[in-house]
Amino acid sequence: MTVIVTESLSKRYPRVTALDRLSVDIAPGVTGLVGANGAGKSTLIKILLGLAPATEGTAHVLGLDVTKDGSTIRERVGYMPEHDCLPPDVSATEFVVHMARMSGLPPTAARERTADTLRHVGLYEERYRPIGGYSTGMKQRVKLAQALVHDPQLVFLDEPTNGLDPVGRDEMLGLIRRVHTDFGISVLVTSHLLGELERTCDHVVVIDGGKLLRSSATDEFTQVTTSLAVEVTDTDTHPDGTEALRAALVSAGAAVSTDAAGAASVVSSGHLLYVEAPGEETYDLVRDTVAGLGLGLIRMEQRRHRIAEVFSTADAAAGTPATVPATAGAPHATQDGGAHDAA
Ligand SMILES: Nc1ncnc2c1ncn2[C@@H]1O[C@H](COP(=O)(O)OP(=O)(O)OP(=O)(O)O)[C@@H](O)[C@H]1O
Repeated sequence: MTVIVTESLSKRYPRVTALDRLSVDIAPGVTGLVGANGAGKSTLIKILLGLAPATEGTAHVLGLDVTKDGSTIRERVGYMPEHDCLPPDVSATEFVVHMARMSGLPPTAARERTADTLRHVGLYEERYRPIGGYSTGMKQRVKLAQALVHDPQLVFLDEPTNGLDPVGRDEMLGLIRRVHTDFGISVLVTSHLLGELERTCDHVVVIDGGKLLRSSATDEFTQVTTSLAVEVTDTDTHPDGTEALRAALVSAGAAVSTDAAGAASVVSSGHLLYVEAPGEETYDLVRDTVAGLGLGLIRMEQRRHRIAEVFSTADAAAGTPATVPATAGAPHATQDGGAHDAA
């Protein structure tokens, strides 16, 4: 039993191959679709919904052919688009009822399902306020609710954690998991962060430059080296909190670093520090160092390496036939800056 099958699916635009002979076979459950920006995730979703034609290859969703059965697919599949597309002047209730009616639910059922769905996504209290005053997290929940309101068998969630802070991300990931456990709805969720999908998904599909890099059960990913992303506040004593923490960790890090090459294991990127975390003691070290400096800890979360690094390591270890293109994980030279997103 599969919910999505594609065979040698390609989508070529005049200057870009967005999908390149992609063959995947996705079972019921929660599946993550991971790829850098421009990897082809949104393109795949549009083809699977029957909204954009493929250049070649075939795709079936819930056993239905995307070229012939697009409208039936859209009745049975919910879709949460990536970008903010909500009308600011109406309330969550009005909007979600409207979407329920658009999917064919009669008025009473639409109202009941809307109330249930908004309660499920945690928006019950605010449901009569205009969406324009909502936080990003609340807007993402409205988008999730409208994807679920017609009780689909499958939902496509395009970057649902985009723009959320760490707490908001965790809450959204928990909600997504419950969409499957509470309602039995299968989920295809995209992200450019492998780490967050690993926690949520049964299965992860990784694409890069429109090609399949890897498709496997989540627990097969867990052996991969991890690093910690740490973000701290600045204080009067430490006007550059990130640098203060970096320096303190580097001096303490000599003791904890197990880096085989003996290289410094703390690198800084903007306001984020990436700390190699071979074991749990690194978490304690970071926490204690942050506290010792009197900084505020904004986030400390497990991070994966860039997808290309993860998969070149994982593939070598697992001996899978997936190949890693030389450009894997690199920003797409051909990316058009997102102008297509409005389409
Ligand atoms: N309508 C279009 N016309 C031309 N090129 C397009 C169009 N839609 C997408 N592309 C290109 O196809 C490639 C894949 O885009 P896609 O939106 O599927 O990527 P993505 O993985 O969803 O990334 P993002 O999260 O940034 O949207 C990109 O190089 C993009 O510029």
